[in-house]
Amino acid sequence: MSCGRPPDPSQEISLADFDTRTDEIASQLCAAAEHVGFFAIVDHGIAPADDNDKKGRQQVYHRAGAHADWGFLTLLFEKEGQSGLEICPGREVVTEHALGDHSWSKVHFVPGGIVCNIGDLLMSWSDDRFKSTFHRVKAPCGDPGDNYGERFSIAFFNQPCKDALIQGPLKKYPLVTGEEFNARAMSKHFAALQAKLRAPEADEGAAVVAGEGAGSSIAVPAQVPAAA
Ligand SMILES: O=C(O)CCC(=O)C(=O)O
Ligand SMILES: [Fe+2]
Repeated sequence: MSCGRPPDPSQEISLADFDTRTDEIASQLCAAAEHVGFFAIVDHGIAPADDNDKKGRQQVYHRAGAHADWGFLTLLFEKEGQSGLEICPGREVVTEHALGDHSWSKVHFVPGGIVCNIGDLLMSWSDDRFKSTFHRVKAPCGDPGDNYGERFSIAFFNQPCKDALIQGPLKKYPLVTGEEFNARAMSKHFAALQAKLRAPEADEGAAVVAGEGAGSSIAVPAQVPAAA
């Protein structure tokens, strides 16, 4: 996944005065994203308190709906005391994961630790050997240990260069360029988001959400397996 000019590891982008140097900092972020990957600072506002839907079922709101990131690897930096991240282990394939058993495990803060989420790209590039991490950020709803305060996180999304050639050793999926992979992922998630917006009351179990950056869309295969 060579990106031409390597990033300068000594360069730091200070966000401290983002309010006053917005354009300058935005262009620095843009340049860094082109050479290193995409990252986001997420401020998860608190979703409405728990209540019941029209059928009387208790609603559980999420600061970020359940999804898998579509890049190679996501590095997530959290702050102590700002819990909420959960993962759903046991994923078999992108399409079937979590459609049945919704058992979510809390990801506990580890001082100095970086949460590494496998994305759909690594999953397909490894011929599904490494499963992308299905995750969500839960809003408080009265469960023990719920965080009712802020949650800030920094997510670094490692995505392929346009000219990267992507195919696993077993050739389970057709060869694609990074550009094709990114374009497909974006249109897949955009289409799924539109579908979700058209059916807002869909049960999350039936319409599993996916997407980069607190996204919400239906989980579909990152790539169609190659014909046998
Ligand atoms: O803020 C978090 O902990 C997770 C955010 C996330 O999953 C994402 O931005 O893709
Ligand atoms: Fe994510």
